[in-house]
Order: sequence, then structure tokens, then C-alpha cells
Amino acid sequence: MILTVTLNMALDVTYQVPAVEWDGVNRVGAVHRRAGGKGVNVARVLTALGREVLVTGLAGGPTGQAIEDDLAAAELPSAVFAVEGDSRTTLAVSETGERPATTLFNEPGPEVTGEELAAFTRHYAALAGRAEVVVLSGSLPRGVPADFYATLSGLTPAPVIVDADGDPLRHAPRGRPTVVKPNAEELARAVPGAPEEGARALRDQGAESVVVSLGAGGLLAVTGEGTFRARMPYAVRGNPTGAGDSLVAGLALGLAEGTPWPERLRRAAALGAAAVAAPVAGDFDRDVYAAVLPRIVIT
Ligand SMILES: O=P(O)(O)OC[C@H]1O[C@](O)(CO)[C@@H](O)[C@H]1O
Repeated sequence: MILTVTLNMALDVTYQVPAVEWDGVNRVGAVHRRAGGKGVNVARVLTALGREVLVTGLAGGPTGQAIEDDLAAAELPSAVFAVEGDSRTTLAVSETGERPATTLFNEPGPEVTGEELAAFTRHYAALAGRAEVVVLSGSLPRGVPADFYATLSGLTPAPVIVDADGDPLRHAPRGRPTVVKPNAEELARAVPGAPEEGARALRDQGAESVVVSLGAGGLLAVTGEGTFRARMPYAVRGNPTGAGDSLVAGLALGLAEGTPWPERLRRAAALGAAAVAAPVAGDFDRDVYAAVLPRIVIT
């Protein structure tokens, strides 16, 4: 199975409105409310592609209960570690009118104690020992040290993908992960300079390979087998929230199946684009996936 780890699990709320009226009253059209956080979205995409997954992470309080209930309702296999603090809600406001845009409000999440973290680490090590691939993704709740992804990577016998931002991204290479997947802005914040330079710097610090998502510009991958670009045939319009998670699902699939880099990147890029066409993070549009996949150019 592919193990996805979401240390800051969330109840993801998506509001669809034609356009936000700041300083006014907004009547919401469609509302979606479901278990989220990046690793949960990765697991949803992998499940839709027929892969066995296991979702783990930290959740607690009434919001944590709502997250666990939704994981059960979605039939996503999970082994969530319960913490005392209440889990967070994230809000994505998706404007679907003339000027489509998505605005995110991500709460910080619960405060995690040292005892909880030590117990979770033991819980994680037991699960990771059974995984074909491990995905570590998303922000860290308060109380979790910034180098915790490096710590978890170091405990993992299987290939590891890390999708993080800020200090957790800066520390991630020290755990020698198989893939680090920042987007271009996250990479520039961690290592100033052009994406290729930044990716090389993360490799020099210990990451085996670095895959940078460039939005509609596709992907850049700096690997031990060379540098690859995946170029998209056209920009897909919609809600980009969760596109990175869908892309990571494609990378995890490629690692689990031992697919060569060009095909691995093609599938990851197509899944990322197909997620933009789906209104809610964790979903992807199968028609867009099938249409885009053969037209992606890998060099
Ligand atoms: O952990 P964060 O970086 O705050 O990201 C979490 C959020 O990102 C998303 O996964 C979209 O990528 C949402 O589902 C939301 O839960």
C-alpha cells in the first residue's frame, strides 16, 4: 500500500461564488465539506486510480471526529493518530464568474505535545514498515519541529515523497527523501534563484530528486538520471486547489510501479492538470486526464 501522512489534517470547506464581494454579504452557491489536508487528497486520487492506500496523520477534537467520519464515509482506509487539540478547518473560496480565482484560508491547526509526537512516531514507524511508498505532505501543526519530515524520512525503508513549504521544506533534504516536490514559489522561498538552481541545491543537500511544479508551465524534474521538463499542451481553467496533491499521487504511483521518469512525469503532470478541472481538492476530471496525457511533451 501507499501510505499518506497528513500531520495537519483538516476539514476542507469549499465555497463556490460567482465573485467575492469584500466588505459585503456573499451568498454561497455550492458548499463542499470533507476530510482534507494534502495527504488525504493524495489518497483520494490514488484510490480513484485503483491503488491500495492507508491514510495516517494527526487529528483531534470535534473537527478531528468529523474528519474521521468523512474518511470512513469515503471508504478511505485510515489509521489516524488521535491528539487532544481540535483539528483545523480550511476554507477555499472559489470564484467561478468572469474572473475565476481561488482564495484559501488555512487555519494553523492544533497544538501537539511532545508526548503525542513521540507516540505518533512509533505509530508511524510501524505503518511505514509495511508501505511500498510513503507520502509526507502539507503544513505542520504547532508543536511539531520543522525538521520532522526529515526525521520521518530517516525512519522509512520505502521511497519517500515530501511535499512541504517553508522550514519543513528547507529541512526535508536532510532525511534523504526520494522526491521533494515544491511548487515554483515554495522553492524560491526556500532557495532563492531560478527553479533549476533551487532544485539542484536541494539535491546537493540530500534529496535524491526534485520535482518542481510550474503551474500551467508543467513540471521540471532534476533527478539522478538527468533533468526533465514536462510541457503542457494548454492551460486548464478551474480550481487549482489540490492540483499539487493530484500530481504527487502520480509521482507515488510511478515510484510504486517503478515507471521510468518520462512516463512518471507525464502521468503526474496530467493528473495535476485534471485536478484543476475538478471543483474540489482531491478529485480529478477523468476526461481532462485522458485528453491531456498523450499531448504532454517530455524533454
Ligand atoms: O497543510 P497545508 O499546507 O495548510 O495545506 C492544506 C490544504 O491544502 C489542500 O490540500 C490543497 O492542496 C487542502 O485540501 C487543504 O487542506
